[in-house]
Formats: sequence, C-alpha cells, structure tokens
Amino acid sequence: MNDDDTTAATGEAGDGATASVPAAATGAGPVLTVADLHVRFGGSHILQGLDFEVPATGVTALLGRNGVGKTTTLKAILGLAPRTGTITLDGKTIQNRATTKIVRDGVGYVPEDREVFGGLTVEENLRLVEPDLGTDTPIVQRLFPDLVPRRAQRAGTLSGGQQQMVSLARVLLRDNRLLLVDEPTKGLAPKLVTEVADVLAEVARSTPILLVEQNLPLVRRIADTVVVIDAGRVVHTGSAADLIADQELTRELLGVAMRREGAA
Ligand SMILES: Nc1ncnc2c1ncn2[C@@H]1O[C@H](COP(=O)(O)OP(=O)(O)OP(=O)(O)O)[C@@H](O)[C@H]1O
Repeated sequence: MNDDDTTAATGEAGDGATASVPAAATGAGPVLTVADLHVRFGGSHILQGLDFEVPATGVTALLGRNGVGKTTTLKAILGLAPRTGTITLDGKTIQNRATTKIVRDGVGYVPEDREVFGGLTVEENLRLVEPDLGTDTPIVQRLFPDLVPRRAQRAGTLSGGQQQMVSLARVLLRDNRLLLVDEPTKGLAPKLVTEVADVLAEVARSTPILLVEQNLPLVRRIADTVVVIDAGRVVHTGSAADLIADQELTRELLGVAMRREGAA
C-alpha cells in the first residue's frame, strides 16, 4: 500500500493546502483534472501516470482497448481503487477525500454492472438515495417516463435497459457536478441504446459526463471530447468527431474501425 492508499480512506487532509480558485466560480477551466494517476493491483501497474482533463461542459469519452484500465480510472477518481496522483474537482484536490465525501461533493457514479437492488421496487431503489425523491420527481417523469408506471415493480424483474434507467435515475436525483458513467449501453438492444444515449445527451446539457463507452457511433453522436488510454497512459486527446472520422487512427488506437452503421 502506498501513501495515498492510506490517506484516501482517512478523509480531508490536504484539501485546504492545495485548493485554488474553483473553476466553477470562474466559469472557465475543466471540472476535473487528473494528473500523474497511477494504479497498481499487486504486481500489475495498470495506470502509469494518466494526465487528462474533463471540460466543464458536454460528454468526454474515455476510450481504449479491452482491459486497458477505463473502469479502473473511474474507480480511482472515486477512491475505489488504490491510486497515487492528483485529482482536482473544480480546482480543489479530492484525492485525499473518502469516497463518500467525493460523492457528496458532486461526483455521481453509474457503474458498469448497474447495481440495482433486485428485490426492491423501482420506487424503493430511487428513494434509497434521496428518501424524499422518487418516481414523482420531475426529472424522473421527464427523462424516464417508462419507469413511472413500473414504480411498484421489483427492479430484478425489469429488462436490462430498464435497470440501466433505474441506475441512471438514481444518480440523477442528486445534484451532480460531474457524472462518471461506465458502459451504460453494454448488452442493450439497439432501441434501448438509443434511449440511453438520448438521456445522456439531455443530461450533459447541464452536467458534464465522463463516459466509458465502446459503442463508437454513440460516442460520435454524444461526445465532444475523447481521451484514449493505452498501456497505462493517455495516448490521444481531442475532438470525438475528428477521431472517429479517422478510420486509420481509430483502428490504431482502439483496435477497431468504426462501423458505418450502428445504433446510438
Ligand atoms: N480489483 C482488481 N484486482 C486486480 N486486478 C484488477 C482489479 N480491477 C481491475 N483489474 C485489472 O486491471 C486491468 C484493467 O481493468 P479495467 O476493468 O479497468 O479495464 P477496462 O479498460 O475497463 O476493460 P473493459 O474494456 O474490458 O471493460 C485488467 O487487467 C483487470 O484485470
């Protein structure tokens, strides 16, 4: 275990000392900055000094080949993976904060495996996060109308796409400064992929999103910026449209060429 592993679990030490003017206060600058981020699992050095920024608006797609460390990057930001490096949210360092505090400070997380409580109803899943907010909340009614008539249905009996909507809705009930969303369309039918993409695009109008997503048509449709990691480092940053328009570069960086057709 390294120094940051222990401090990550203990709370606030160091926040005040390195805080600068919040980007949100100035209206400029990234919402999140990651500098020299390292993650080791046993003898495996998965992230070897990542440096990247998440702009304060729109969708930033975090891309890379299978197993390169995309999920690990999201978990490291949240303090769910042992890491060293500097992570700033609106100009304030957060790498020494406990995960619960990072979430309370506005970093919402939609994990890859959805993690709905199958034995609880849709309504109960939502109210677990904010007891006063459920399917009658305007944001749920507007973005997730299909969940409203299913409020009393047990979440474990929903389709994969509906479970993804519960998972997203639950996070959106809070006021988030930034959303970390991990492969939200994995395993979903094309129509549901489009629905999830629509929700994310709508959410991104008010809340920046760092999105891990393998569906390149979807990335092209909703992402503004891309960050590509390979062999533990950032190997490319830039416009999503430019990367995906460049078949050769896409193949070189991601090992795949963009399908001409694809649901998003
Ligand atoms: N808790 C852990 N302990 C040990 N190794 C881990 C742990 N979590 C992840 N890894 C390893 O770290 C590497 C990166 O995994 P990660 O899930 O972050 O990749 P990814 O880019 O999100 O992959 P995919 O695209 O397949 O979802 C993999 O080799 C994985 O086996």
